[in-house]
Amino acid sequence: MLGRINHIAIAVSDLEPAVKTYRDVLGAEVSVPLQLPDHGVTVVFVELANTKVELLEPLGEASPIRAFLEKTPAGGMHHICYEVDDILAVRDRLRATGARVLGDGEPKIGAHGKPVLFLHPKDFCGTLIELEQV
Ligand SMILES: CC[C@@H](C(=O)O)C(=O)SCCNC(=O)CCNC(=O)[C@H](O)C(C)(C)COP(=O)(O)OP(=O)(O)OC[C@H]1O[C@@H](n2cnc3c(N)ncnc32)[C@H](O)[C@@H]1OP(=O)(O)O
Ligand SMILES: [Co+2]
Repeated sequence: MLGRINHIAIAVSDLEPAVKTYRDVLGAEVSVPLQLPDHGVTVVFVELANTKVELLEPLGEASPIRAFLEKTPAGGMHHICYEVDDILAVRDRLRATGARVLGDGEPKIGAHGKPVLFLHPKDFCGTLIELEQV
């Protein structure tokens, strides 16, 4: 069901020092910030040879990463994104096992312009999972 790891996301309260850490300390290539009001986040991508790291900062009061950052103010790993071929087929197969698909269960367009869905962390070893159709 799962393809490649598309990205690993790290939530931070302030994007600027996080960008400096990845760009200036770790020497990585970092994209320009992109605001995604539909997702309640501002995002940059750290481009690596085999995958990407997504740095997320809350955007708006209802941001889904605010509660996470209240518990982990220094920031932390927020989710892992797996690529899938057919997101609706995977959603329906997972739902049939009892797994909780977050939101209204309909894919939204994610940071790469592709459909994405999130799965509840309590159903997947304590890790929030994002699925992205490629
Ligand atoms: C950039 C766009 C896009 C992309 O294309 O890549 C993105 O990545 S957007 C990223 C942000 N969007 C989301 O995270 C959407 C999905 N998330 C949610 O719907 C919610 O955040 C949530 C996962 C359902 C949690 O929300 P909520 O129930 O309101 O928070 P709680 O604090 O009550 O959490 C309940 C329970 O789950 C634990 N938890 C929460 N978040 C995580 C997490 N990221 N990883 C692991 N565990 C998590 C939380 O600790 C609570 O546990 P208990 O305290 O034991 O009850
Ligand atoms: Co993501």
